[in-house]
Amino acid sequence: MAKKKKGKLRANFRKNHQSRARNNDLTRRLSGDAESADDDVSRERVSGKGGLTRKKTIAGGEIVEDASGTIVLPEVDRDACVEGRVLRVQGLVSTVLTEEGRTRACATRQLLKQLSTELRHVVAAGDNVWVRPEGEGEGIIERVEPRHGVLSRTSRGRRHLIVVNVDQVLIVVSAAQPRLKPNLIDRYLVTCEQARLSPIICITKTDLVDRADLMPITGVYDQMGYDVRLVSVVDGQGVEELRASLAGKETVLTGQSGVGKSTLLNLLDPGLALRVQTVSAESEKGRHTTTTAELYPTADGGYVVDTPGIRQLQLWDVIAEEVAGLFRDIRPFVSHCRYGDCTHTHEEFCAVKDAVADGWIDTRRYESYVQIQAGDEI
Ligand SMILES: Nc1nc2c(ncn2[C@@H]2O[C@H](COP(=O)(O)OP(=O)(O)OP(=O)(O)O)[C@@H](O)[C@H]2O)c(=O)[nH]1
Ligand SMILES: [Zn+2]
Repeated sequence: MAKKKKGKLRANFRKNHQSRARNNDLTRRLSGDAESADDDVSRERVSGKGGLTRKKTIAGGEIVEDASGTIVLPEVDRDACVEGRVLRVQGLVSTVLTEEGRTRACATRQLLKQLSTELRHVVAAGDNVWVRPEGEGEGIIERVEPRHGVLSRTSRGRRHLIVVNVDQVLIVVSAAQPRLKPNLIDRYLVTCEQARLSPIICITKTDLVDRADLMPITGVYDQMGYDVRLVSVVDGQGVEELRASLAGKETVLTGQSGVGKSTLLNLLDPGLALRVQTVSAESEKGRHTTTTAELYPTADGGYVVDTPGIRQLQLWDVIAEEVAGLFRDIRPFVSHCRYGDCTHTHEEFCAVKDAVADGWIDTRRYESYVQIQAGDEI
């Protein structure tokens, strides 16, 4: 890779990091670390699903810090509202599946919107919300509940939520057509580790290869405690087990074009109206169809999240120094390096490199690490 390009990627890594620090400052300010006389009515700590949140009551509601930052929970008239789940957000309209068993096209309450300029994305795909119904198929989102399992990216200094309240990520790669790229699995895993989402590594199209050939690769992930599945829609391998793993869970789908995501979803749940595309034979690359994150309710009570515009998760907010800690197999050795700022590449007395030489860390995984921390593309 050219030096110049690498320098630019590193600069991006830094920029993201700095903007994250700024966002934290904003969070602190808004959640009450900076005192403000008129709204300091009461403060308490509450335990939410995503961990500790700080709560502070203001006129008409409370400010809560959840996994995605700071949000406002205004008081709502519960009798006049229905609960629901945001399936997708398109511009100012959120499509909400409500407890009535129907979808409503919803606008967002003015108070939430005013705050959105500073706090960003007041409503995101996956949000649990309170809706005041309007007419047959419309409504106003009055309140957004605290979030856990947040997938986000920072761009131009602002954090954008891709989807929230996620349980797991289904990393879909194919055994062939397109060829298996373990380094890509490693990248997705880094994203999952950083977002603290549990991954399922799903290798599709196993009917196209000799399955024994996959064992050296799957064995490495198995050993690290990752959940690895071999799947084929042609002979049905692994399909039932995968269906069971997705039941009742909210699962984000990620994978290159053409690896078989849509085909798999249609088989898992024929109700999922996802379009199956044919891979162009020459390029082994398909095309993207839509652009927004969308939740698809499945027959067994779960949701599959497809993000067609960004069907591949990326290392949006990962900085170089953070990468080693996000590799499960490298992490345990890091603290034994001689130099505190060891990058585990060119330094002497590096415990990570020793562990590679001694066979404790898989060489291919180490090479993946080197590429990722250098900001190289695959
Ligand atoms: N042999 C074999 N072919 C498969 C399997 N799963 C999917 N395919 C084929 O792979 C091609 C691509 O599948 P898709 O489901 O469109 O892939 P995708 O990941 O949704 O692609 P994008 O929509 O571009 O992101 C189709 O021609 C499928 O028939 C499998 O298990 N075995
Ligand atoms: Zn080192």
